[in-house]
Amino acid sequence: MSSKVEVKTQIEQLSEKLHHLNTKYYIDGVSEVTDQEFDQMLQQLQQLEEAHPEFLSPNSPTQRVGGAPTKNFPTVKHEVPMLSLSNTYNKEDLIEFDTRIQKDLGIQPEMVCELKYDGVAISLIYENGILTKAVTRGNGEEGDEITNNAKTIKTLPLKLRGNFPDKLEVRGEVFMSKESFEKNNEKIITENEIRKSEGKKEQPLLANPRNACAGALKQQDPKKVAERNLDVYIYGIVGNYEEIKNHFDALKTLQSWGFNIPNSFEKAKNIDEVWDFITKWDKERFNLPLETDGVVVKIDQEELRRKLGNTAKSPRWAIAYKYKAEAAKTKLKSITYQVGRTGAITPVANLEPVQLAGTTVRRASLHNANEIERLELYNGDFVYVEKGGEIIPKITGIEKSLREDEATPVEFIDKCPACNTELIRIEGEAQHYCPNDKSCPPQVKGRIQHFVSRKAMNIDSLGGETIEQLIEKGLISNYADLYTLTATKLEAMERFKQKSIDNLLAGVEASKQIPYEKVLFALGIRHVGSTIAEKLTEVFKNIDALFEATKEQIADVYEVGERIADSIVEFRNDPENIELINQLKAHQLQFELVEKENAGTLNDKLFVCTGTFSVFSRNEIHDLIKQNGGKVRTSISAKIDYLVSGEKAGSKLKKAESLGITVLTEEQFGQLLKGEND
Ligand SMILES: NC(=O)c1ccc[n+]([C@@H]2O[C@H](COP(=O)([O-])OP(=O)(O)OC[C@H]3O[C@@H](n4cnc5c(N)ncnc54)[C@H](O)[C@@H]3O)[C@@H](O)[C@H]2O)c1
Ligand SMILES: [Zn+2]
Repeated sequence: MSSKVEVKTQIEQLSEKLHHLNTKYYIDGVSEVTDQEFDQMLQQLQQLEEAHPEFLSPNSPTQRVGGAPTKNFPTVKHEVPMLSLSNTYNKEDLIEFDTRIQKDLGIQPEMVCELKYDGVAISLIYENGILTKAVTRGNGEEGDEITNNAKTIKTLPLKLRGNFPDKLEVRGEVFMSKESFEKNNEKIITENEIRKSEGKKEQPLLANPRNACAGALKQQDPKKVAERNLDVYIYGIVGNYEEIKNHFDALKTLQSWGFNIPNSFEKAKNIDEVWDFITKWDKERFNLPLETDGVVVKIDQEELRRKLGNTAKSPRWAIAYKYKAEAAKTKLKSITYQVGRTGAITPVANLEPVQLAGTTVRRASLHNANEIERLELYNGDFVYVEKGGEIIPKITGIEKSLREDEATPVEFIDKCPACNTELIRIEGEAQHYCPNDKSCPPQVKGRIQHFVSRKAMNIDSLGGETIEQLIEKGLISNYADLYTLTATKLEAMERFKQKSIDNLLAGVEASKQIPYEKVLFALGIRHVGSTIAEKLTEVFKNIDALFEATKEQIADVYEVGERIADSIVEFRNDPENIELINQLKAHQLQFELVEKENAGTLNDKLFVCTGTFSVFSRNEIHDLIKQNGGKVRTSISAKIDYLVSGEKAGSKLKKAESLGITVLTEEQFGQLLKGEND
């Protein structure tokens, strides 16, 4: 029997871990563990909470849908919450679901089986047959209004046909087909060739269709969304309609109004028929144009659904059966140890190439020493690999019967593979670190790379090779040095054209406007990701407040916790870091939160942007305008205050000039933001 205190700690730790995984999954599109592992942890938490209801927090991951609305789109409250689905990976739970339903209803209800489409949930509102609103699930209560993005989905009807109700809400899944996913990645590869030749940073490949779809929908520019070529399947109608009494008919009716619904859905009279459907699609699903990760079983009759109702997180009248990830067996050839920007050492297994779910697998992540121990991995072992959400698969097990007699256990390295410094391991953490953060080359480079990355300072004229060369030439040894670069200094760079020099300097200059929350993220404090950085800046509105706060005050910030607080304290206790920050302050980077309400530099002024820009993208300019209290318009009229004009501006520029509207270059726009124009 574990004590109350132990249970409480366990619940807290599990919650923290699950919050973290949710953020990674929904915001960053990264799966650090497989879905099955995630679901096991969630189930474990649920069981603990059930046994100890006094420790159940309303914010527990068991009580909330995993996502969150973002700041980039208008937030819209759902009239009916968009819930998650309870899920299972085994037949027993499915039978248990059926038994419970029969007990609650007193009859064997008919069910409908649908494939579980792996994409992003969306709510669609039609008024008089016209699509008026598309909203993401967000946290289930409220989501992002992304109507213009949704309108680019060719399989989404903008106008309905037939006998539809005046007001209609349907829900479905936006997805990227496997074919579009491949094509989009091919396009990125081609574009990267060009970017590379221009000395620009390469774009990362899309990791998987679901994550790529989520990323596409978050774009500010609908044109970019259109390029990604998304699709949608509808899976339900919201609300009560006289004529529609069950789900099967609802799907048929929705099809007749013009909604895209694949014909794979079927009625099932009992759980055996459900199981037949599941077995049939287990293999068949790989021939479908999209990724599916299971089957959704729903009670058919609307009236019975109402009787069963919902839990906080999911309807009681439905369950998702999830297919286990596909596995393959192969041989471990060797292990490479990678050094990250925070000095964390990640072991990666090099494998005998093997086919898995349609791709060739050569490497698998091993995460850390615990993982190697947990697996009891020996050199030369035959291992099972599975694909989670990511391109890089995981080792999930070992075929010990094939182990050679003289095989030896894998021993984790004790010296940094890059700088030979003795590795350390912080108590309570799984990761080994190289403590030589000042001169371990991959750390020095990694920190600068992180600093300039898109979600941080967004200096995208600075690619990995350029950073390497800047370090080699002694021009920089940390990120603050970027602000000391000059055209003259950059002449020392090889294969570096005037244009690259201009771009680099302009990018560095522009980064001085990047808001505090991104600067804080850019600093590269261990465990402080972009979401955590945002949360911190909301409470500690400038860096001094954060650095003067007690460890407890920091840990108290929602979703932050002790581990992160410790790491912030460690960071600020290092005088060299303080010196770096002082330098950045001297270069006028933003170290203070600009609050939205009084961010009125641009004070309701109306802006139009035209032409192509070199420092910012069009979207970024739009963002900056909105963040600073201005408004973006698309066409020129006498009411417009400013036209921000890039290269190759055409008719809009002429019209603005004829109307006497102030025309700003990109630089002048930057100055306006700083308040230098008034
Ligand atoms: N690996 C990780 O780190 C990690 C982290 C967080 C979440 N996850 C995974 O995500 C799951 C939770 O995500 P979720 O809350 O979005 O639940 P879910 O995706 O498992 O199920 C709910 C969603 O299914 C979708 N869906 C697809 N086809 C459907 C159909 N035919 N009918 C009805 N709905 C359909 C809907 O969009 C609905 O919102 C977890 O169970 C876990 O597997 C993984
Ligand atoms: Zn090192």
